[in-house]
Amino acid sequence: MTALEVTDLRVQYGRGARAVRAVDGVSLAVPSGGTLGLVGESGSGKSTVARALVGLTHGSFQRLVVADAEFSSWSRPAEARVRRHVQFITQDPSSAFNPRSTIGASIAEVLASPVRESASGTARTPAELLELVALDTGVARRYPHELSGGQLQRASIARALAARPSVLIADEITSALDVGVQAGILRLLGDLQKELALSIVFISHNLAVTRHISDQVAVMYLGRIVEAGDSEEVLVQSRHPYTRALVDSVPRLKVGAPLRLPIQSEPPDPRHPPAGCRFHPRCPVGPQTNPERTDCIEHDPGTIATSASDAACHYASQATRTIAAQDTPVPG
Ligand SMILES: Nc1ncnc2c1ncn2[C@@H]1O[C@H](COP(=O)(O)OP(=O)(O)OP(=O)(O)O)[C@@H](O)[C@H]1O
Repeated sequence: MTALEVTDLRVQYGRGARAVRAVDGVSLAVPSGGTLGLVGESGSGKSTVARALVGLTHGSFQRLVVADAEFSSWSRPAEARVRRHVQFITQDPSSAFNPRSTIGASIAEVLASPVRESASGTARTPAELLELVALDTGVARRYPHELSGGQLQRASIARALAARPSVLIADEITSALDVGVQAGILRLLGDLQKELALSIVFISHNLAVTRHISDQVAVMYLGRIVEAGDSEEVLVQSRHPYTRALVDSVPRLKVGAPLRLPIQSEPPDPRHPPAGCRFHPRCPVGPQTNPERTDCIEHDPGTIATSASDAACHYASQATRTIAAQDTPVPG
């Protein structure tokens, strides 16, 4: 079964000279019951992909498959299918709650909604859902501002699960939390995935955490996927120089901090992506250091579908990179 798949997703912000192609032909498939990690620098388009997949941002695509139903454009049936099967959790769990409603009332609202009614399986109560995310059932009587960040994130997961989704899109869900609390949320996500057979899109700045939690990883650069494949393959035996630069930045990372590449230059203006390979002006093995590599300037290596296990680089290497244990500070 295909939990979630999209082909040629495109999202543009603004028009004319100021238009930004934030997502420029992304094709991804979430392994059923598994996790697809989405990584890349700040501004590479990860959140826009997530928001477009749930219809919060308007995008176009060639094909969208949600729980085995296929659509060729956004339509009411496509929206309904997404609302029924896909839930979105963000870095800011308070956005999932009405500050004037108790946590229990907010969860009950989802349980009573048409989305929930069409779901299969036995109904759960707010108390059962809170237990599922390891919160005391008394939390149902509390208001969002009375909970800690970690408790509120657990409550937002409980609220998302009230709809009985088959897919969870988790956008930087641990980046605002302390390391210890992060570890608990990540363990919870893993346990829930096994128990409920959830398929997960895990978006994160943290490569170590992404490697730990994901079966497959897709690396985004300027709106495109530049490398994709098995998580170990991509993050340990990276083929794309951009992925290697990301991996090399890990020791310098503070948990949750934006990625800083060990490359001098700033990312290009997304309104005017470079011709040829979009990474060539910053590439440590591209034409700056190897003038004979004119392909990088003249030919666009395109984008990679997550099903392909490949890198969009004319000189993709198989160089094995071993991330030293001390460089992968997986919380917990
Ligand atoms: N509402 C918006 N209006 C205009 N441009 C936007 C908007 N949201 C995002 N962008 C632009 O789209 C591009 C992709 O942004 P996006 O937030 O999707 O990246 P990201 O990889 O999720 O970054 P981060 O990790 O910082 O969240 C960036 O160039 C960003 O400036």
